[in-house]
Amino acid sequence: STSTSSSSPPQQPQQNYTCPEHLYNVQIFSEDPLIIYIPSFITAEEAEHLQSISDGRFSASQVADSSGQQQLAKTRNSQSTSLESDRVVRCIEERALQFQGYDVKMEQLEPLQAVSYSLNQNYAPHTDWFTSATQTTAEYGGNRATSFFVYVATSEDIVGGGTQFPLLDAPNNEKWCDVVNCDAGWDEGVTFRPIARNAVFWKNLKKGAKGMVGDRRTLHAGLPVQRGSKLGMNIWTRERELDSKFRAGSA
Ligand SMILES: O=C(O)CCC(=O)C(=O)O
Ligand SMILES: [Fe+2]
Repeated sequence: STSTSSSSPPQQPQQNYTCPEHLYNVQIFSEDPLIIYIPSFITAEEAEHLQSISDGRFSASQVADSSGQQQLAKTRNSQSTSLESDRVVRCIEERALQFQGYDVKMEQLEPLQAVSYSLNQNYAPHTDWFTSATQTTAEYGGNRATSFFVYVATSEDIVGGGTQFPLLDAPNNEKWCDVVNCDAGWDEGVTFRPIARNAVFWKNLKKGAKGMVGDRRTLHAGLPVQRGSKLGMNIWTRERELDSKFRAGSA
């Protein structure tokens, strides 16, 4: 601003990287389970940065089996890599925490995970919360409480590659059709379109008789990329603090 008011704070010279100002324009997609749609969750510069730091670092994604062992699985043939918390990534991490209020701590955040899909790659229906106790121990901070899936970048020609929640009800209002594929049948649930820089946030857990339990309705899939390519990113927070070797900043 050009205000000359004497009450405005003196401008500090910029010594370190400053997180870009971020203005949200978010919408609740579903109240129960809680799902929030976030346009422009990351900036164009952040998207480029994520592309460059993940480039060449991908390996075949693994999936935890019922015993909690990480395995290569037929259900997923995308590529993934966890990201170091450099100053740009830190801004995204801080934004993801701030979004959730003031009670979620940096210590609850997993290293951000970039996921890359090329032609015919997909991730079959799964939940981000775990069913095996070995993946939800105290060192892991319990289960995954929340997820953001961020569409970092997509090729211009992309076909497919949406994120499908088969157990959710399709939205009533046609205004959602910009970001949700409304051509899908009613029995196919909800498919979010892969729109670069936008994100979908949801809560994985719900109240059970004995504390928080996984919410089946958060089942989702990364649909096959039928043309072009897609780079996405997972941001996951645990119920409690992760051991320092498993949390963000430790990648
Ligand atoms: O690619 C997508 O649309 C979803 C990916 C996903 O659910 C995951 O990596 O856990
Ligand atoms: Fe997922």
